[in-house]
Amino acid sequence: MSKTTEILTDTFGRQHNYLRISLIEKCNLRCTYCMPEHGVPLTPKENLMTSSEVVEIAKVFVKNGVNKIRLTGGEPLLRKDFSEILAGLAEFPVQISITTNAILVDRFIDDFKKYDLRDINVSLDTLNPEKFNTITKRNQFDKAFENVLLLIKEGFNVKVNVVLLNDFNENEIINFIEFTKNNAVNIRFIEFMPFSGNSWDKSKLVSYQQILDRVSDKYKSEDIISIKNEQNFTARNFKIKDYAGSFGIISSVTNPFCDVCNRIRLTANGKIKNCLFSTSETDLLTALRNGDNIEDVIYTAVTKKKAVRAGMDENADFEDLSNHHNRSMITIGG
Ligand SMILES: Nc1nc2c(ncn2[C@@H]2O[C@H](COP(=O)(O)OP(=O)(O)OP(=O)(O)O)[C@@H](O)[C@H]2O)c(=O)[nH]1
Ligand SMILES: C[S@@+](CC[C@H](N)C(=O)[O-])C[C@H]1O[C@@H](n2cnc3c(N)ncnc32)[C@H](O)[C@@H]1O
Ligand code: SF4
Ligand code: SF4
Repeated sequence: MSKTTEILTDTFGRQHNYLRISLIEKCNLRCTYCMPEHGVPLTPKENLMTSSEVVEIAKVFVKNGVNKIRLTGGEPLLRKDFSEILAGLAEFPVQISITTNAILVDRFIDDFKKYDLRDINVSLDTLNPEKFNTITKRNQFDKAFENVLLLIKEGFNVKVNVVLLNDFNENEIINFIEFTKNNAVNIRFIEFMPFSGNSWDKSKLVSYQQILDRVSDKYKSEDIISIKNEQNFTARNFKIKDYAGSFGIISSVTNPFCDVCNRIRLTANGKIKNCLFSTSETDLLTALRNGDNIEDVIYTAVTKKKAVRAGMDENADFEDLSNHHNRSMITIGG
């Protein structure tokens, strides 16, 4: 890897042009697969990135080849200075996107349009209000669902993330696909991944193959159309013939896509995570505040990236991931 390429290339030749920035550790929902039951110890405010630090750090990534930034959290729209951050990032030649639980999106439609944030991934795990209450511990289904419809109506590029859990929402797979009949959205079924405090176990996992089996039971094989993978994809996508939308499966557990990984992550307290499952982190915020050359710090972090995520070594079973020490998902941001 050499700096002269101006692209963050790791030792396996993967170029990192996609930066995921977690803006906040807090959330207005409590999804059981993400937020530990008793919450997480929150970083003191003075150790979180300020809006100008987010923009300053992003600028260095952009200079080094990042052309896509996804804002996440916690719930990114809870950040009081969200619009300020968005305005700062909009100055760069990057595609800006967001992953949100949608509860607050109606307040930000004008900002999204003003700063050309068109790609909005929304988490919605069920179409049933009671189940929504169970999984998020908040009685907010109507708000979330109305806002998904609003985003579609306003013409945003909407993907809906559905984490599937056995005996909970796996029986809604077909309902979600039927939602794509008249709505031009991409539904993504996500395999449940293990993180600190989320009580992962294999029996709750609904695998890529199980999802496809459900789809094949319902639709004729000639009506299930496979869509060519996007570059650096997370989801393998399909659509049902003549439906307005599409659906995909993110199989991070049973069939990960590390060979095409182009992602690097920044946590709200300014740590670089070079992989979703990495246990070592690089303290970029302290380096910035110390006046160090953060370009060097970023390159070193990229160089340390492993070929595949932990738990996927040649002889390991994916269950090893559940024993693997990592953060809680809420402080990583997906
Ligand atoms: N294993 C793995 N999973 C990922 C990665 N990026 C995203 N995911 C998972 O994919 C799910 C959806 O993530 P999103 O935040 O919507 O982002 P995305 O899939 O990168 O979205 P696009 O930019 O639209 O492709 C989350 O559960 C993430 O944890 C990754 O690099 N590795
Ligand atoms: C951590 S959330 C942050 C952004 C925002 N609050 C939201 O929910 O969209 C980002 C993504 O991670 C996904 N996620 C959280 N925990 C997960 C887990 N254990 N396995 C798979 N995906 C998970 C969520 O479904 C969401 O799509
Ligand atoms: S998945 Fe998103 S909405 Fe749910 S608890 Fe995690 S951060 Fe909050
Ligand atoms: S698990 Fe790590 S290396 Fe694999 S795709 Fe995700 S972030 Fe990239």
